[in-house]
Amino acid sequence: MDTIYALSSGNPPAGIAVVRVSGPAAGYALAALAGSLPDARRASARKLKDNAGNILDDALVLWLPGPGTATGEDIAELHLHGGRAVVAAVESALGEQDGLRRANPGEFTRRAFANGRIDLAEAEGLGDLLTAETELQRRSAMALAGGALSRKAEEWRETVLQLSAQVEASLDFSDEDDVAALPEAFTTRAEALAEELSEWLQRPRAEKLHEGYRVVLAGPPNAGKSMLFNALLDDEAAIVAPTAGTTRDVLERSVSIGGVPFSFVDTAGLRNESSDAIENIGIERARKQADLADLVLWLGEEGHGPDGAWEVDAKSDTPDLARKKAPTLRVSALTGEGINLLRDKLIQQARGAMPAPGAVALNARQYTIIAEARDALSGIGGEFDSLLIGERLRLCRLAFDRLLGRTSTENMLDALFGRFCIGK
Ligand SMILES: Nc1nc2c(ncn2[C@@H]2O[C@H](COP(=O)(O)OP(=O)(O)OP(=O)(O)O)[C@@H](O)[C@H]2O)c(=O)[nH]1
Ligand SMILES: [K+]
Ligand SMILES: [Mg+2]
Repeated sequence: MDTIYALSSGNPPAGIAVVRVSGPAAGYALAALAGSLPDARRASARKLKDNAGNILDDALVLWLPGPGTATGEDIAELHLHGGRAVVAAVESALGEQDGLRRANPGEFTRRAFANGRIDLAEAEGLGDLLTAETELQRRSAMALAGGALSRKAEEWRETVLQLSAQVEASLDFSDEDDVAALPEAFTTRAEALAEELSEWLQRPRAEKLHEGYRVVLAGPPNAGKSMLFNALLDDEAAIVAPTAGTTRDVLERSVSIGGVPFSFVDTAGLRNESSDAIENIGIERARKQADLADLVLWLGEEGHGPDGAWEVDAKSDTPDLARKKAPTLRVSALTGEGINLLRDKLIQQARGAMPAPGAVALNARQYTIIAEARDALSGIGGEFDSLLIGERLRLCRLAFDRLLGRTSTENMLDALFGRFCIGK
């Protein structure tokens, strides 16, 4: 097994740079650089030297013998002055040592997984935590990384094992494969588990959390879509002009408002026929966007927007326009009237469609697996063949094993850990 090393803190220059070394030769490497092996689990100040005895840096070093470490292996941590050349010199001195090489992306975490320090769902949570940009994303990732789903999966797995035992027991007392004698409690319990899994499957998904709540601004040309888009983003992202047909393509921006991830989409003004081929393409795209939206803000004539759209009475500072009778909102992107209120309403609406703060949101992999387990269980009470019942329970248990990564393919692990950064 190679010993790996990498800069685990951000890009230099920085105040401090943390280089991590993990593997069987970590202690040897640390002793070589620091002169001797420092006390375990205590921060020690050491001068790091290369083979020729040149001082590389005054560093704070940590010696963490395995297996009770993040990776489950021996770990050395070097807290260096965060200069580019300092880091390069120390990395080069490490690279010269036998059995040491640079870590691949996510390799520390992958070793933690391989050594049973974390399971697959927790590893996924760590990956999410690294990419979290909003408060809602952070809290959900923390829950996953902290084992909230893993504990559930263990509990479900245990229930399935007990159900299997009940089937076995009922078989022992009859000579036939027929298990009509299965206790009623079996069916009740199996169906309750299927029910619980269904409930998890209905929760808002992790994708929503990553992509953001999608708000599409739509309406006729010159309705003020682009100006409102800019006002909501608080950024001059879109071109605003008095010419009808200014926006021709779809413009999309992600932003966090009130800790909630949003994706705002500005579109070309909708009119029935335009003589301009390019504008027509933009209009077609705008219609498609409205279909993909979580919410459409409709800036056009009342009642003409798509189903479920919010009627926005834009340009409220211009008194001469025909006012909507009962607009959800009256706003002016020019004066700012109503913008904060609109933002608040959007936050409220989006929160309802997002995972609850701190709740685990299933990603595509987890969703598929839990759906398989649920399908294997539902209707199991109507089954009378003990072999089929046993098979359904087996499928269910295998699904939970996969959820936790007890059975996982190299390809799948490559894909997961490959999205981590180097040094994690
Ligand atoms: N008075 C006032 N003018 C506005 C307001 N919002 C937009 N306008 C003006 O209305 C015109 C059209 O605004 P845009 O934001 O480009 O309208 P749009 O709906 O994006 O137009 P297209 O992209 O062409 O479909 C511009 O001249 C803006 O300055 C507003 O709240 N008040
Ligand atoms: K315009
Ligand atoms: Mg526009």
